[in-house]
Amino acid sequence: MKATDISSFATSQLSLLNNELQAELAETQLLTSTHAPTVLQRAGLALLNLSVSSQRTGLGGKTLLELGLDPAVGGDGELPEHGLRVGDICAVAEQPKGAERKKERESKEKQGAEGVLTRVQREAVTVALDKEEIDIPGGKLWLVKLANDVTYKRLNLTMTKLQKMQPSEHSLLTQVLFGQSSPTPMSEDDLKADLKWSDPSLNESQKDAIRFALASRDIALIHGPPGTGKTHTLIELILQLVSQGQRLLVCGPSNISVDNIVERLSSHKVPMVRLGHPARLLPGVLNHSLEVLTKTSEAAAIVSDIRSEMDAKQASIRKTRNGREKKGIYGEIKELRKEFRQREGRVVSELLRTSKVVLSTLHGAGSFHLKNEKFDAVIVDEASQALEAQCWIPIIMAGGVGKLVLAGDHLQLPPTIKSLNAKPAKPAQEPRTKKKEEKAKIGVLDMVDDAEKLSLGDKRQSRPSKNSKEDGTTLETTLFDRLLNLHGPAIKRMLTTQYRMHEKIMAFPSTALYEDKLIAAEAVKSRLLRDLPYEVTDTEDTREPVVFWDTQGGDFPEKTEDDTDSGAKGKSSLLAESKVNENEAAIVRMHVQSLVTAGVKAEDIAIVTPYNGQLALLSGTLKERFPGIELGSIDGFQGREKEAVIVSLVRSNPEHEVGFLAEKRRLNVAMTRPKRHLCVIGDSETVSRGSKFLKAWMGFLEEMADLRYPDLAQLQEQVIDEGSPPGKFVRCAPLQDAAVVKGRAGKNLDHANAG
Ligand SMILES: Nc1ncnc2c1ncn2[C@@H]1O[C@H](COP(=O)(O)OP(=O)(O)OP(=O)(O)O)[C@@H](O)[C@H]1O
Repeated sequence: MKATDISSFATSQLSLLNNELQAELAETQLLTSTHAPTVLQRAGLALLNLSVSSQRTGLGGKTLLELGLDPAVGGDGELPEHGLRVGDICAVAEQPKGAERKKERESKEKQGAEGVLTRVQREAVTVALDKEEIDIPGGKLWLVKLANDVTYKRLNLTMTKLQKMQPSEHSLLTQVLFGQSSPTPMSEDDLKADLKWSDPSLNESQKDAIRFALASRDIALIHGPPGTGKTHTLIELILQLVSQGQRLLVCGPSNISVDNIVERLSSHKVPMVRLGHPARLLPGVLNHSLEVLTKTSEAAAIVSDIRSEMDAKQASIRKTRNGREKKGIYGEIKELRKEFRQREGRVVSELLRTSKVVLSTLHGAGSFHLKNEKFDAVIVDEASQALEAQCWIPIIMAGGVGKLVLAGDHLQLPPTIKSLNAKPAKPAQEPRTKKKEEKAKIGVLDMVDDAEKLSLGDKRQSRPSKNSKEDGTTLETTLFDRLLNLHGPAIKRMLTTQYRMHEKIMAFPSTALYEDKLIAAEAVKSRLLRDLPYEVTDTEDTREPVVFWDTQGGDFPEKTEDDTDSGAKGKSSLLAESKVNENEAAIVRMHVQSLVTAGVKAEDIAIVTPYNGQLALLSGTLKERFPGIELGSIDGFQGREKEAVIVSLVRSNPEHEVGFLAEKRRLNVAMTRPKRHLCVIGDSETVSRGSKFLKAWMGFLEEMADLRYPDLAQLQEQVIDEGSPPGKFVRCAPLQDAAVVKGRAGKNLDHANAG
């Protein structure tokens, strides 16, 4: 264990965070100044042809502008696909005309208004404007995303506090977190304690992890590989801690991670409150939100009295013509507002005081509401998805916490860091975790207040950069990782039974990453697509848990986006450098078609790929042909699962370059999403040269998967649409078995193709 100097750690974090902020500012500025609005819209960063559909006053007296497509534009009124999310900072301005020069456009932008997106629906977005009174121009408007420094400001504040702390102010927990003290040894009795479980179905590894976290005096890590019930375990841990009389602050990097816990806790009648803007919360958790409780709890009556008095005064103003009288009423309202705020403050404090569990995002834990609150323990879910500085917000801001429990999986992807890359890339699909579909359906998208905000598909590429300091500190090193390195595996417990994957799908990640410890739960270990609870025909695909289409041999070459005609026109650096593999895309379509023909529902199938270029290519035809199918970047699919997942690896080149595939945590995410069927499409010759891990994976697939070699000639014959550009497959037709050459041994494709 090597102790770290706390102040210098904070100093280097501050400098890394500043690089990150500069990268964000530079990127947004570069994007908005060098690209036409139409290009920005295509990249998901702007919306054009809008007009105001309603305007009202919202929380804190802010003007809420609801913007929808201008009726003159026609169409079904649905906004085009975009990557704008609640919490984004945006500008609303008069839309520049096509031929308008940059200067004129900039002057219009200056006259526009800035605000925060508070609601995102299919047909409209709502912006809370920063200024109370603004003049919205009458013509068509556009909305463009601006750089957001709110997150950085809070991270900065937190690290500055840590930096300035005197050694005497460091709590025991802080000392342990920096290796200046060892974790307090746990009592054997505690580790074996016979507890009364509220959920009797917990498995042994889950119970063990809970006992361990309860016995810990300072830190405990719960390592939850994919599908092992990490959140499930945390719920029981929270209930146990509460029953011991402890008060908890429970956080996650995203709103969805927090809502997930609130929902599961709500049936247990624990006094709890969820901090955060109601627009960002799932409807099911609203009843626990501070905002709603302040209006509905018993104590809230004293606030509502005064609110109605204020409303009455407001109404009387409108009836009064006399200026002096008006002024008098304004004065009274001002007094009432003061009183209102004080009473509201008291209600909030009372609600917080009586809550045994307070839940918020890591960012939200910096809220002024928690300034004087004390907690016995902080629990962080999805901790390996959070920047270390984010984890310090609840630790520092929420008073001298005794114990910290982190749950996560450091073998899946860490948060994305922008300063790793100089060049901008197209935003990935909306990263959706578990409940995100639900939010999307109801139009409430997740807030972008923290790690998620940094998540931009292709960006996560490992390049040497400003992102690391000489002392080895990087932003990408999560607290979870750092603590494991600092104190070793004795501070963690791993959950080992997984409830997602067929055992054959689980086999490789278990061996290669999880010390062979994963066990597939009885209910899932042999589930196949043909056993789905609806009619699915037994075919060579629906009875196979793992299929590998090996494209080796050079007939399935990758291309850089720049070389393709798909993105050439109007294409900007937004998609540049991304890779596509058109022939591989044809196999994807063929495989989807054969699953669907067998009866598998499109909504039970997902396609993931590390490259946005490939994603764009695939989305074009598949979404239309198979409504309900999901396509996403691997990074965006973390936390999700599907019955069938097709992974398009894209890379195939004589140089054996593997780019993003070199990151084994990314591959781990990709291969652990499916429940019943994993189909990998890739060039084993290129991929296996990328790393030891990739070599082992290709070896495993060749040995254990249902190995298939695609027959290019036949594939083209079947899927090329007449008149479409050569090399582009736009129509998807089912391939007959003859086109599929199956084999296990042969590396010789000529031989295989001859079949
Ligand atoms: N002891 C258990 N018995 C039966 N099912 C369980 C058990 N623990 C977890 N599960 C189930 O496993 C699934 C995954 O659980 P949960 O969502 O808590 O996992 P997670 O580890 O947080 O997920 P992720 O892999 O996405 O991080 C859920 O459907 C849950 O009901």
